[in-house]
Amino acid sequence: MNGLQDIPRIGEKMAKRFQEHFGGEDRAMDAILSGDIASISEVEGVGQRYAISLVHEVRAQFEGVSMEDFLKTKEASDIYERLLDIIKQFTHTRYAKDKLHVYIPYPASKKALIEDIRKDVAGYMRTACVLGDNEELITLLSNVKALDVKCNPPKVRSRAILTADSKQYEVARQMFGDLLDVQFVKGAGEFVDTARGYSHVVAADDKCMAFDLPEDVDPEFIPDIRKANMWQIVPEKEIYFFARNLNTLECCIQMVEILRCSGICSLEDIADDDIERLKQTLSLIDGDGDVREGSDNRIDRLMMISRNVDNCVSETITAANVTLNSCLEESKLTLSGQDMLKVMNGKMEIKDLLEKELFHSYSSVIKTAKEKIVADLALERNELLSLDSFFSDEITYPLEVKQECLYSFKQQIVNQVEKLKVRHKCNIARTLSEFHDVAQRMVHEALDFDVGFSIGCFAKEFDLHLPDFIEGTGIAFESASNLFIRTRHGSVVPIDYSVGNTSYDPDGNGSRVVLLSGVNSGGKTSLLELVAQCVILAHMGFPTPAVNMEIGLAEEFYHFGKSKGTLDAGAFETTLVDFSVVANDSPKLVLADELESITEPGASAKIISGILEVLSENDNGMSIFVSHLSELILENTECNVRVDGIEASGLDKDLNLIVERTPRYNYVAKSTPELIVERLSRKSNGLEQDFYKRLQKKFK
Ligand SMILES: Nc1ncnc2c1ncn2[C@@H]1O[C@H](COP(=O)(O)OP(=O)(O)OP(=O)(O)O)[C@@H](O)[C@H]1O
Repeated sequence: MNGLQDIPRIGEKMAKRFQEHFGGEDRAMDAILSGDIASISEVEGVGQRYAISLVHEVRAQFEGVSMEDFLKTKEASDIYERLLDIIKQFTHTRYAKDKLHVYIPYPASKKALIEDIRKDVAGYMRTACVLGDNEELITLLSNVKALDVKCNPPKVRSRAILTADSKQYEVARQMFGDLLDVQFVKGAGEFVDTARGYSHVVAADDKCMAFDLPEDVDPEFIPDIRKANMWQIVPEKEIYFFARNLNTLECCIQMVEILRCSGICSLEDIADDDIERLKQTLSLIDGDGDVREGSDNRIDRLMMISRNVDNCVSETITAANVTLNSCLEESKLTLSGQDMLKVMNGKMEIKDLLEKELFHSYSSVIKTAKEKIVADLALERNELLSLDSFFSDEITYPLEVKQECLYSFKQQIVNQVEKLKVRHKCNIARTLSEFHDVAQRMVHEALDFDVGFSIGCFAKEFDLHLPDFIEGTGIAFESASNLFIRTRHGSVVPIDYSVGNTSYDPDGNGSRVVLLSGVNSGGKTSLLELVAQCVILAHMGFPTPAVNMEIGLAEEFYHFGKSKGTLDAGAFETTLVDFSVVANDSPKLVLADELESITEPGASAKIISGILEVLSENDNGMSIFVSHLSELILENTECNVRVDGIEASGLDKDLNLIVERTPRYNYVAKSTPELIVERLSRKSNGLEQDFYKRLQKKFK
């Protein structure tokens, strides 16, 4: 498989959508081959079902086997799905939830595959024992999201590349034009005018270096733009990927630390120091790709000035005007005769006299105002000059700030911030550019860790164990509990059972064909379900819900659920057709639940005995048939069929059946429907009770 269109069901149109979604064919192929169902589901026009079947199909081609090769009936597939649903409850990420679908049961002929998975699963189980209760790890894992790899940063508007060289201009436009303004300038004058429109500019050729530039134009010189790195010119581009995935990456780093501390391998080839360096570098940026507050004191101070300068100045001016006002109210001017003469002779202006009188108060108010601004904004020596220009030297009332000076001060701060941030971002981007692959691997590992961890936690929660594989045909378990009942009711009575050639075989006959008889509601269907769960999980390479278990792997698994009881000819015929498929000699496991309801009891018994005969002729086949007609079936067959029974001994004080859930071997248990009738009768009263009592009499 070389490309997307080699995959069945992916045509030209769909291939294009995959490429767009994953940002390239290789990435799309990786997602499909690695079973990243969650990401595939997000491709336009692809739902989760399609994604699952696509992944299954591709894997089937590689492995030469599909799920349907083993799970031969709808009921068998349903039990597999229900098992997956239980395991999914232990996942922490959507990725893991979806990816669990890549685990399927394999037939015996793929034992090597099953063994490989068992090895991995044994590791997952060990990990879950160590870390299954680690709340910190679980919280981190829940915060890990699939990487957003498509992200492109928004165009940077505050900076530009200027060049007077047409070749450099073309190159710069191609390399950076989507991310930054690139401007062609004809000479120094145009350079200065254009540069003043940006907070920071890159001068991209040596001609620019020869320009005589004013003090306020301070470009960064790059003699040959072709040799520049992305992190140097648009560090935002490199940083953006990390910023968009910041939370996930920070969680992954902490996860790696926890795993390493617990002695669990994680990203083996990456040194602790490198992980630490990535962690430190990420701590310098925020989720928008900006320099995180607290990572550079100079930037923080300038940002604080930028944020507060307007408020600070306006509050200071209000306070200064109050002081000035009271000064004015208290001020009086007494003219000496000499002064009067000077004014009359035109040697002195009355304005000068007034200014002289008020100057002291005015300058003291201005001084206090400036001191307050300096203190509140923590201004530094080089910024004081700008502050001086805020206020007029001439006395004015009310006191006002010169808006153009305030604006230019603010612009100066913004430009300084931009310059510092660019320098800072370049350093960050240069470091991060080394970690692009590491980051991707780290997140993939974390997500895949969740897949295995959920399997391990599932095993831990239900105390599952890997079964022993035996040669030949048979299945046996000790203390096995039905997972569906456990998840529904919390507790379950454990069961021991053996069919076929196992070391738990009760009589040494190695009976491979068994009829399970017994009391209504005794747990026959549940036992069959339990066998199905154990069979499917064992063939997946997963642990099973039994303390001890042996199983001979089979090639095919058939589970026929209880018929809905329709006696019409169509249903009967369909069931026979369904069963006809078991008539071959491949190693198979067949479970069937109360097949008798497809037609009247006499005929059913004959049909079932016929089917059992066919199955018993297959030395590699094993079957358990639940039936209330075991005696009738035995009458109709010559073949070696063992009958086991689940028996009830009565009702307890709460009117529950007292049942021995573990079947008795070689024992025909009665259906004892009279116990159910008795229960109903004791639970009811009046007319209803009379009805049940009448039925009860029939059993006496
Ligand atoms: N091992 C067990 N531990 C606890 N509860 C069980 C167990 N096995 C079965 N049950 C409960 O007993 C009830 C009846 O079980 P089930 O339907 O399997 O019986 P059945 O023998 O198939 O009944 P019927 O003959 O009426 O079809 C179910 O509610 C099930 O949850």
